[in-house]
Amino acid sequence: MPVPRCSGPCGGVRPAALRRPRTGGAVCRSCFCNAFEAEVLSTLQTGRLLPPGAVVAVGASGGKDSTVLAHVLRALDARHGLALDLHLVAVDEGIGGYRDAALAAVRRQAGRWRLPLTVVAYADLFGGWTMDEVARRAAQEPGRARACCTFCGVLRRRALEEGAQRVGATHIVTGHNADDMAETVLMNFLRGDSGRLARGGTLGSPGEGGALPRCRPLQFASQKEIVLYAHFQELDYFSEECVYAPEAFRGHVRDLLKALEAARPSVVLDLVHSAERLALAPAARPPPPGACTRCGALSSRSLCQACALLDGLNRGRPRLAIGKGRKGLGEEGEKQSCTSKDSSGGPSRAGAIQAF
Ligand SMILES: Nc1ncnc2c1ncn2[C@@H]1O[C@H](COP(=O)(O)OP(=O)(O)OP(=O)(O)O)[C@@H](O)[C@H]1O
Repeated sequence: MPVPRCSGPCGGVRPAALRRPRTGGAVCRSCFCNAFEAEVLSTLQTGRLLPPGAVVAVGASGGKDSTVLAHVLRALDARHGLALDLHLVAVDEGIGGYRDAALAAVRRQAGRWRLPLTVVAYADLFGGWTMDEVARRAAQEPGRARACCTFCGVLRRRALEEGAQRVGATHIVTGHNADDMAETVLMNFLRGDSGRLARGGTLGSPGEGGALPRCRPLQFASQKEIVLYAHFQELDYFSEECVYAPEAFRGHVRDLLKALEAARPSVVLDLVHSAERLALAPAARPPPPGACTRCGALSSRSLCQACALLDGLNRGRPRLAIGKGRKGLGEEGEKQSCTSKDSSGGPSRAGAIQAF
């Protein structure tokens, strides 16, 4: 079959290199990358996510999403004069055989892009607890092993905030993509978590209670397109799965979403957009949050999630922190790590590419 010409803005000067998952159009590499970047710019501008002069902490995991995010922000900053001061902030959760290799990728990126890098470690921030220690402790509690992602996600959120504050950031950005967001919407539905469901549709959080504003500029970019973009830009990233990922409920939700996507390709973006339009009925709204009595972070209980988890761990009773009755501490409240990498339907990187 002859390779079609590009149907993008180049006007067919070049042969098409792929069929865009998002639109189905046959486009060349250059038109695809330009369109991808323009869509991220539109997300930034429409949501007024990063004002000129913003000091931006990019949550850098070394994975494809945050790698693409940092690369695109650099490119947009240079091309459109966004006046962003970009910093990479990486969290070392202390996951042997996983995070060390991912951090090595982040260090290479920081060197190549000449971006300042700050690494914050759970062990330093949380009284010696590493994720491996937490997992060992959780494994002693029947049925608790799969709660690792809950612990990790809650603590990572806190650690990223700490790292960002250290570099004087005014904003935090993370690489959550449309697939991540759709999974989260579905998970919240399945758990009946209406509060999170109503909050989850926004492009980020405004930064209440002293916390920095957070946003997700790749929220409307599909995983497939992110993998394609990384491939065409020849980005160096880490694509192994977290050792604790197989335990996570999110994996089942992801499988369900893949099955739905096969029947209805627009299902991922449909879910993301439907979440944007959800609002809680006044009677269902939780009371306004106050401050954690221990660390001062915004919290709807006397102890915030991170302090409650650490409290439970330090008392040798992790069940206290994550058991039933503590609504809001469901597994992987937001999209946290512990993901199957490149679950775009095929093997990592080029394996997911629909190239001609
Ligand atoms: N260890 C970490 N240090 C800093 N930021 C992190 C870390 N882990 C996750 N993040 C941030 O949270 C986002 C979502 O992470 P998660 O691992 O859940 O998803 P992912 O789809 O695998 O993303 P990525 O491909 O960037 O690893 C990442 O894109 C990144 O911005």
